[in-house]
Formats: sequence, structure tokens, C-alpha cells
Amino acid sequence: MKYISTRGHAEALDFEGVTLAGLAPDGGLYVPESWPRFSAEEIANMAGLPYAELAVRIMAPFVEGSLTEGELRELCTQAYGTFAHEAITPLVQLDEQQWLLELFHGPTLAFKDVALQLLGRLFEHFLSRSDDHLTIVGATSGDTGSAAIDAVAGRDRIDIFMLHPEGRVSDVQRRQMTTVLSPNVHNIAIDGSFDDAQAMVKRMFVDAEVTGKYRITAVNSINWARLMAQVVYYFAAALQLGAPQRKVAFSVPTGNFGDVFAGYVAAQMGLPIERLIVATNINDILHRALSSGDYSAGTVTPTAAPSMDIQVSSNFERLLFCEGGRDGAALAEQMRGFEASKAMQLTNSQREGSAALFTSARATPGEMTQAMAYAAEHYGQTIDPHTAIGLHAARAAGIDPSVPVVTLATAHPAKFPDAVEGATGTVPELPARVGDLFDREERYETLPGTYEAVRDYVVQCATPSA
Ligand SMILES: Cc1ncc(COP(=O)(O)O)c(C=O)c1O
Ligand SMILES: N[C@@H](CCOP(=O)(O)O)C(=O)O
Repeated sequence: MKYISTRGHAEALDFEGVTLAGLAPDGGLYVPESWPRFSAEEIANMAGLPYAELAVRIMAPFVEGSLTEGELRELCTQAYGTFAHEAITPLVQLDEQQWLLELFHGPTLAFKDVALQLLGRLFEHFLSRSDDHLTIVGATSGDTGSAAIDAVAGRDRIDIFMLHPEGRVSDVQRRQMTTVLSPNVHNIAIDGSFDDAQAMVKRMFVDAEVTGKYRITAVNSINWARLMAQVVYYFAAALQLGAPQRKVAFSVPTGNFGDVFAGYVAAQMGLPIERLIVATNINDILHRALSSGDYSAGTVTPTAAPSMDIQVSSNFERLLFCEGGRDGAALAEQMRGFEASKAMQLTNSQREGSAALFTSARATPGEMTQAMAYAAEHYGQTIDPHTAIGLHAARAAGIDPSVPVVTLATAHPAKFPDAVEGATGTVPELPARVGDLFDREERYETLPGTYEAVRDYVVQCATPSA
């Protein structure tokens, strides 16, 4: 399998290459040259497989040429062995139509663990083939940071630099990152938003002063391997609900467009998906783009669903590429315009192509709170603010009542105790595996929100490539 850049200028790479590269050197994101596709019979034969085995079936075509099936199986078995639920991503029925897909049973209590427990192991596996050192630079609005840190803490040949927007993540989220004191973990609080942090990370990938000396890679969903691993739970859920004979809709709390793009990939691979509902909070650039073609970023407004406080959604570029005729040169031009003005209009083909599968909905803070209260009262479920936005959208989307709608429960409610208590009157308890979080020592660096300050810090602390 070969991967190409959405901006058309970078060399095509295999799976090992894109995993270690993170972002393409032309600033684009890697996508497979073509989508592998399963027949209905092949999908039907996946029903009932244990999660790790299903993961092997779904991911095998993407890693071809870089991992043997046996290597992939070993990595998946280890990665999903860290989860606290036997089903890994259990499906919970709410009523005749609505379901929750619980993605928060990994070590750091958010859906990010599903991919990052695998990605950490992939890095180590590929590094063992050389004597190189890897420098991870990442940005987090709360959940990617802790999941990535958990996945690579203490690994000899990896350093991780994780930027978070100071004061804009929950206390639990911050402590899940900053109480990991391994010497290879570098937490940085920046004065700015997640978008600022993400822009700095992307800039580092095209800064010769950094790339000339350090082998940098990404743990954000700009890294293809993240998305690949997230495709698996769409299959897992749909198979339990009758796929491939029956279509399923998914409602996805969305920020960086990674999770919902994984759903798009599942559909390209043959999974019959009725609709993908893109659920946003008031940072609603994606809702505006999908409903009116207007992709223009305002300033980020902090909300009680901080992980979705994003206005520049990296993976949207992948959709624009795939639905815009896979024209890298044209997309590079379109993205240059967006980077300069922070605004762009989708082309007709990008709009029409997206409309075939995607629907969107936006939840105000009040609607998010109501959805948490509704889930507690009517379904007996305590859900987190991000999941609540998904559930609000799932119920508002007007999906045919005969089609099951699965909301992705992206984080454990205990990560956001204040918002959950405000909506339901109940304080969710931290699971035992992180029960001592507030007794642990914290360590992190605070830096001004300038690229130079962050770059200099990374350069000063990182280990040069071999
Ligand atoms: C809890 C939670 N829900 C939803 C999202 C949005 O997911 P994505 O950025 O893949 O759209 C995030 C952050 O990524 C998150 O941490
Ligand atoms: N919501 C994320 C932001 C980054 O998203 P990613 O999926 O691209 O890593 C977070 O919680 O950090």
C-alpha cells in the first residue's frame, strides 16, 4: 500500500514511512493511493470476531509491505490488552433507535487510546529496525496528550513534546499529562488556543532547522496510523447491529475531523453507513462548512467540551482532497488561500461529495447540558459533555426510525466532573486506575504562544536523529 500527500508534491511512502513521517513535507496529509474494499460477504464473515482480530482484518490492507499479519496481530493483541473492558469498545442500547459506542475504556479514558496504544507500539516496532531516535511533537485540547504520553512514556528512543492551551483543558485532563514524570515526556502549556498549538506543530514539520536535525513525527490525527486504527470500531459497532445487511448511522462529536473521517474511510471500504452526523459545539466551522460551504475560522470560544474547541480541523483537508477529485495541486492552492485568510469556500464537487454521506448539527452549551440531563434521566447513563453533543445531534438529525444511530461516546464522564455535576447533580467517580490522580506531583513548562519559543525549547531538549 502506498500513501500520497493531499498537496501533491511529496514522495509516495509505504505505511512505515507515513507512520514515522506524520505530516508530509509539502504540508499535506497522507492518504492511501486508493481505498481497499471488502465485499458484503467478507464483511459478514467478520461478525463475532474478537476486537483485536477484527482490527487485524480491517488494517491488514493498509499495512501491507510494512508489517506481516503476524506482527500486526501481536501489536493489536498488546494494544487492546490494556483496555479495561473485554469488548474493548462496548455498544450500549439507549432506546429503540439510539445506541452509545463506549470508546473510553482505555488507560486514559478517551477514544484516543484506541489508536494511540497501537501507535506507540508501531513507533517502537519500526524504530527497532534502525538505531534512530524519534521526536514526537503534538498538540492537544485535552485528550490526545494524555493518550499519547501513556503510549510512549519511558520508551528509550522516543521523546514526546506535547503542547496544550494553558487553562483550557479540564484539571483531570491536565493532570493525566503533567503527572507523568518520565524523562522522555515534555509537557508544554502555551498561552493560546489549541489551533495556535496545532499550527506550531505543523510549522515544525516544514522547518528545516528542526527536520534537518531531528526525526520528528506526529501523534495527532494528522498521522494516518491514528485514523486507520479508528476505522475498526465503526465496523465493530455496525457488525453488531446487523451490517452488512443493515445500514447504520453514526453521530460523531467532532473537532479535528479525525474520528468522523475514520467513519468515511469505513464507508469507502464497503461498510454500509446511512449517514455520518458531524456534531459540533459552538466552535462550529465544520457545521458551517458542511451546511453552507463556508469554511471560515473564527476565534476559538472555550466551552465545557474543551477537546472540541477547535476551529481549524486538520483532517477536513483529507475529505476535501478525496471529494475534490484528488487534485493535490488545486488543493494546495486552496489551502494556501485558507492559511492566509482563514476563510475559504468549498467547491461544488467538495460540497456535493460530502453531502452524500455527511450531515451536521451544532449544539449550544444549553443543548449540551440538556443532553447530559436527558441521558441521565431517560437512559440512566452518565455521559460526558462531548458525548452529549453527539447525542444531541443524533436525536436532532432526523434519521429514518428504522436505522440504528450510534453516538460515539468519546470520553469518560469523570474527565469533566464539573460539567457533568452541573447537568445531572452527580459527580462521576474516577475509575480506580487513575484514582490517585490528584495526589500525584505535576511537572510542565509554561511558554509564550510563539512558534520561536516552542521551537527553541524542543531543539534544546530533543535528541538528534542518528
Ligand atoms: C472527548 C473528545 N471528543 C471528541 C473529539 C473530537 O474528535 P476529532 O478531533 O477526531 O474530531 C475529541 C478530540 O479530538 C475528544 O477528545
Ligand atoms: N481533541 C483533541 C485535539 C487533537 O485531535 P487529534 O485527534 O487530531 O489528536 C485532543 O483532545 O487533544
